[in-house]
Amino acid sequence: MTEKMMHIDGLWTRAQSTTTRDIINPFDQGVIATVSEGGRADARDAIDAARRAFDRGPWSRTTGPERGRKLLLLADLIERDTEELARLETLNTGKTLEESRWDMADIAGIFRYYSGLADKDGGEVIASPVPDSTSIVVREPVGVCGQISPWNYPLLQAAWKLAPALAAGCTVVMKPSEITPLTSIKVTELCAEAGFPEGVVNLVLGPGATVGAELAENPDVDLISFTGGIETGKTIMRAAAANVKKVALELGGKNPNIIFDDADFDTALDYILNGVFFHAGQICSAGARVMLQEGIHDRMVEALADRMAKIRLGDGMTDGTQMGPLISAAHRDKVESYIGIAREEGARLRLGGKRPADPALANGFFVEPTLFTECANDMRIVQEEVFGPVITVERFSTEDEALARANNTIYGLSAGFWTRDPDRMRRMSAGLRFGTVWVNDFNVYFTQAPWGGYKQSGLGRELGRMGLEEYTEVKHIFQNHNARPIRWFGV
Ligand SMILES: NC(=O)c1ccc[n+]([C@@H]2O[C@H](COP(=O)([O-])OP(=O)(O)OC[C@H]3O[C@@H](n4cnc5c(N)ncnc54)[C@H](O)[C@@H]3O)[C@@H](O)[C@H]2O)c1
Ligand SMILES: C[N+](C)(C)CC=O
Repeated sequence: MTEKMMHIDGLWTRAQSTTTRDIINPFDQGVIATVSEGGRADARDAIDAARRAFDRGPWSRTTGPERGRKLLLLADLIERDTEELARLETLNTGKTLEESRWDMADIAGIFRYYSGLADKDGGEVIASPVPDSTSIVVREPVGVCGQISPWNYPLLQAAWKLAPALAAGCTVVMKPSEITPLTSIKVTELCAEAGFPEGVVNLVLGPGATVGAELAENPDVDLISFTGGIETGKTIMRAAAANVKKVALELGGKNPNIIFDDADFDTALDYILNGVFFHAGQICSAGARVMLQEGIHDRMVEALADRMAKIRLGDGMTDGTQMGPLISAAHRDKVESYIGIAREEGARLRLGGKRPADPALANGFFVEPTLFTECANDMRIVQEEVFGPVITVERFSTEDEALARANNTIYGLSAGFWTRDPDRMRRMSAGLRFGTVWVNDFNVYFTQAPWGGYKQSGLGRELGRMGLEEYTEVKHIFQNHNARPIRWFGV
């Protein structure tokens, strides 16, 4: 199998150590590619290339309209190769092809959106209190950006970082998850085809502990943008603190989906399923904490169990599959250990909790859709991110109780609730301490609106205008048109 390589300073490059890694299909454990496995030295080369490209230009000094045109071309190339990208994503992650196709359409749209924003910022003129002066505020590219992404939405999460960074005029070193690099490699090829100058888009493959750590620590990186787990996020923050590097963090979530008695029952039921079982629950915003008001609790639990039992598990590449495998054996171990913890804590297992018996699924990292009821707010299965196809159900009686329970978490990524009462919609929207609140919906995100977490779910925002601002520095330029000595220190 031909080795897929890294991209440093405009060249396709093997790891200096010559180490490689096999990339595995989580549905059958087949090897789908072999890639270079970089290390710190490769990361340093990529950072140096990005530094030179930023400091010398031309990309960092191009006009907004020029940058916009290049991003638009990249969006067109992504659209041209969308089917190839979607297939790669499904082979590498196990998610259904339909989900991957949706992701790729979204990704092309992200590059289009930021191509449109690249020339929209005209700065700001300040009303200066000093006579005969001009005071303006401009935004400039922040510089060299390290961009570390996770395995669950490999290209989508990379695109949330790459598109605004390029629109702002930054240079980047991308580091995808070591287990899901294939679509990032493909998009780097498309960046080369689009003609981004050498050193602007660099790609280093390899583990977080070496390549990722170098990006977080290296003083030549001006901003580190990270999407991944909370503990890794803390490590990156500590590393970045050594040189007061700017940090953007998109971390985990434990997201309540609250169903009041007056909700539209069938729609809420449908969205509980959509909220959890896309990509087998491996979504930062998965609504795995289902909270049911006592009037509909029993009926909803029955309906959920019935619908969950019918979810079709299988190969993401096969038509009709509704849920694929987990990403790896190690991750399945983690999910299974949480199922064990929940049982020990006294949660009632209503459905699933085990691997499927179907021999056709035996080589995949599957866990059945799992439903726990009678869950208490302080159980670990309720408080910690499981990142698998597992729902916990908590019962509540009043709105105040629902709000207090929902907010009782270290996370603050997203929350949703279902009701027909307009006053409750207003009260709950104001009271929920989460970066995104869905009213009568769940798991909606789009390019135009900011995304990010309250509390320990992160720092900063991606997407929307704010997603572009993350990649800029603000400069105040003050010009005195009539400077005269003020003689403070005598004549
Ligand atoms: N908030 C969001 O928008 C969002 C989106 C997707 C995923 N996530 C979160 O991502 C997590 C799942 O992803 P994961 O398991 O890949 O996360 P992870 O933290 O294990 O890894 C994420 C990335 O960080 C790298 N990394 C690991 N250790 C590192 C270190 N010491 N220094 C620098 N980089 C390091 C990894 O190689 C990978 O590229 C979940 O917690 C999920 O909620 C959040
Ligand atoms: C942010 N999102 C929902 C696309 C992926 C989270 O894992």
